[in-house]
Amino acid sequence: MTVKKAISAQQARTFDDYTINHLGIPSPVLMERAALAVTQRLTTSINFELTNVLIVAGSGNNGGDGIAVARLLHLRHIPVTVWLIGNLDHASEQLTQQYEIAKRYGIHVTQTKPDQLTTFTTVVDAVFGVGLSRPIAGQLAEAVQELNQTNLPILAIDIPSGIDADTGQPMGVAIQAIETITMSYNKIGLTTKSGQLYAGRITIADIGIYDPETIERLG
Ligand SMILES: NC(=O)C1=CN([C@@H]2O[C@H](COP(=O)(O)OP(=O)(O)OC[C@H]3O[C@@H](n4cnc5c(N)ncnc54)[C@H](O)[C@@H]3O)[C@@H](O)[C@H]2O)[C@H](O)CC1
Ligand SMILES: [K+]
Repeated sequence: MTVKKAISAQQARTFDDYTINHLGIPSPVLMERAALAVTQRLTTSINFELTNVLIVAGSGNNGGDGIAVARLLHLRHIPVTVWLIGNLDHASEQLTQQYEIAKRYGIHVTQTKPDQLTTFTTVVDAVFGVGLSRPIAGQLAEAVQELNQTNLPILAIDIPSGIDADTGQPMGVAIQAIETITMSYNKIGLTTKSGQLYAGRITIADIGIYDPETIERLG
């Protein structure tokens, strides 16, 4: 079995873009496959008690993944709340789309911090993925620290929020996850000691995004 390489944030974006804009796989399809993989991990890993799940979503496609996970859990009658921590004014198109869909399902989505974070049994970190571009500050940083202080098991989507995908270093603050499910390929930052400390157990989800060279070799 060939061990797949680890890739950079730029490669992740390039492979995503190639899959969507050259091969023609719609971005929502990739997001749904990511959400299915995260839900599968949540429902099979011994680390996550699903009595009351909190999804913390940023304003980009990492957040979109998280809201799609909320929908899949909701359909399994798992109690789930989405804390939309990102700024909706800067939301990506897919975040907005997932948000509108979640509301139609009657899923509890709130933009204010839930009162008692410790009433939740599992947290899904969908704040930032490979789009993190500067240190986390202000209310976002406070929220990350508060989530860490709950000592609740956290599953990070793609990358523990706050971790630089290329260096593994925390940018200001970072989510301390018990597990991380990263899309398509491991990330270079998650092969470093720092990255592994924040990521916990790493699983790689095949969601249909591959290095263009891999696709061209198939032909
Ligand atoms: N391409 C696809 O369809 C798929 C993407 N996946 C997931 O998408 C994320 C990458 O999403 P992106 O929208 O590029 O960025 P993020 O969601 O990681 O970041 C959100 C947004 O936040 C802004 N930002 C960056 N740094 C900061 C900061 N320090 N403070 C505040 N705001 C910040 C910036 O504008 C970003 O755009 C990827 O990780 C996957 O989770 C699917 O999984 C696969 C398909
Ligand atoms: K994340």
